[in-house]
Amino acid sequence: MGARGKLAQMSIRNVHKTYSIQGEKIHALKGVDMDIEDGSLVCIVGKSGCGKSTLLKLMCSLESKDEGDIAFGNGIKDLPKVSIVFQEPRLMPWLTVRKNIEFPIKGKLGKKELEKRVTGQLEMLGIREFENAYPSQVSGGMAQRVSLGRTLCYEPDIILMDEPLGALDAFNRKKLQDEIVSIFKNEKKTILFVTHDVEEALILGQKIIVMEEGKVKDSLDVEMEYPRNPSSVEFINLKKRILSLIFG
Ligand SMILES: Nc1ncnc2c1ncn2[C@@H]1O[C@H](COP(=O)(O)OP(=O)(O)OP(=O)(O)O)[C@@H](O)[C@H]1O
Repeated sequence: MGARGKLAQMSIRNVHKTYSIQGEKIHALKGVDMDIEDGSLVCIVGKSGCGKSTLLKLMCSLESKDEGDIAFGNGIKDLPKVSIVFQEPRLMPWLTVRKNIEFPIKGKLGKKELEKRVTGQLEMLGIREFENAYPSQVSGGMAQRVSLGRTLCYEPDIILMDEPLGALDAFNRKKLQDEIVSIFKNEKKTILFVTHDVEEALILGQKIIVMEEGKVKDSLDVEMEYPRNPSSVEFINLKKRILSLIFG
């Protein structure tokens, strides 16, 4: 158990969210309840439109909820730092890779400390040799690494990831999945990862939450050791179980 203890880092109770399009109400979240443990990697899966992205947006205050509670019970006084990574890297095209990564902490650290932190991220993500390139000069996989580096540089307590690997080819996707597992293991972050891909959820998650029509349908603990083997019987059986929860 870490210094902060094994408290529920995030506790979500009866959260509702309704959007309105030309007078028509869309009930995106219909009473979501979930607990996210401190230092856990949790994946959220479910059919398109079930409310996964909406939930992440509420967690980092990009949207406001209509009803319910989102509480952080991490044993530290201040609110935790929450950061989100989207499917598209959302980099600033006029800044180099290094400048994009340092952007959220620029002015908050001394020059040397800033340089050290950014260099550490560039090295960890294998993009040091591209530090002076602009976003238009790097591949999609590298751009997503830059986006991840920018998030990690900010040293958030909680990282929300909304389909961050969804636009990548199979090779880069696999590589970044491995990197996310090692970031999780080495940096002991709390990560909430939304994906359409059940196999990806099983490669990454310690817990998989299945959502359906704006609610949590089920939640499964995944006990398999990392790195996970998609050909193992346990993996295949869990995959079948989750697919049948999603598609019936
Ligand atoms: N800004 C918005 N305005 C109106 N309706 C919205 C808005 N954002 C989401 N919705 C609606 O809310 C519902 C939930 O959307 P959300 O994006 O959270 O689902 P999702 O599970 O993340 O879907 P996907 O897997 O396709 O990304 C959908 O019916 C969607 O059309």
